[in-house]
Amino acid sequence: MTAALSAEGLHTYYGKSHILHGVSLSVAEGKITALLGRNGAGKTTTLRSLMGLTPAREGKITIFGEDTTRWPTFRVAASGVGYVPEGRRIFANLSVEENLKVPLERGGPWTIERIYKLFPRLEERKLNRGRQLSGGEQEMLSIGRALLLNPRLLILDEPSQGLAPLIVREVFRIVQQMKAEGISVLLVEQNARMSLEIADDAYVLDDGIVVYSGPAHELAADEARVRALAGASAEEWTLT
Ligand SMILES: Nc1ncnc2c1ncn2[C@@H]1O[C@H](COP(=O)(O)OP(=O)(O)OP(=O)(O)O)[C@@H](O)[C@H]1O
Repeated sequence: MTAALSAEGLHTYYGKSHILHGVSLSVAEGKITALLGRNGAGKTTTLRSLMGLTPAREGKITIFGEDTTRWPTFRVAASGVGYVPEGRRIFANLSVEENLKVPLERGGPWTIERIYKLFPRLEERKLNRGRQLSGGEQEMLSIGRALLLNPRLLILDEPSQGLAPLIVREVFRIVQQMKAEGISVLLVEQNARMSLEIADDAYVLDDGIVVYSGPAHELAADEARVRALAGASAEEWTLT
């Protein structure tokens, strides 16, 4: 099967702190890949390395067959990678509609009208400023903005963080819809149970090392293993 993305042996540092110790992973085209792990395991750092925000010092990154290892972030994004960072990073002082006008359109099926169809709530709030939105609305805006790049690969960093359970379901439904649209997805999550339900493949990181890679359903069937590998709490399988 073709890989949308593959990373081999990434070593990433913040100054002298060695955070990723040879991380390898692959996102199959048209599939959802979950990247799990407890707080501080290195998930965000992995995504930042893939996007060229914190470039890896060693290793190789291939996205849709191109070696992007040394590419600056804008070039990675322009090649069709939509990145929704942790904490959403929308423009607080711009309206919803202005936020959606920020990305450079790459051309393709996603337009602002289509984003409003997908998230009717955003259309209702289109004149409101970013800071007036709820967490769920901000997440939708952040996903909508990434979709306007017409990505072939969507990278989401903890989209469910801080959201009410009902809204979390909605966000996961949207992620599944992205897959149905043919978009490959790399999903970093604290919510192990729900992400394993919708993912095809899964990785677990611990201390900058991949400690599980395999089918998501295999891991989902073994709650004790998820807890052992990723520190998920018994109740919600929320990683701690
Ligand atoms: N800017 C930074 N400078 C120095 N160390 C950092 C920086 N950002 C993260 N770290 C450290 O790198 C390690 C990995 O952090 P990272 O954010 O990648 O983990 P994570 O798995 O995404 O966790 P979380 O769920 O908390 O976001 C942690 O030990 C963290 O303290």
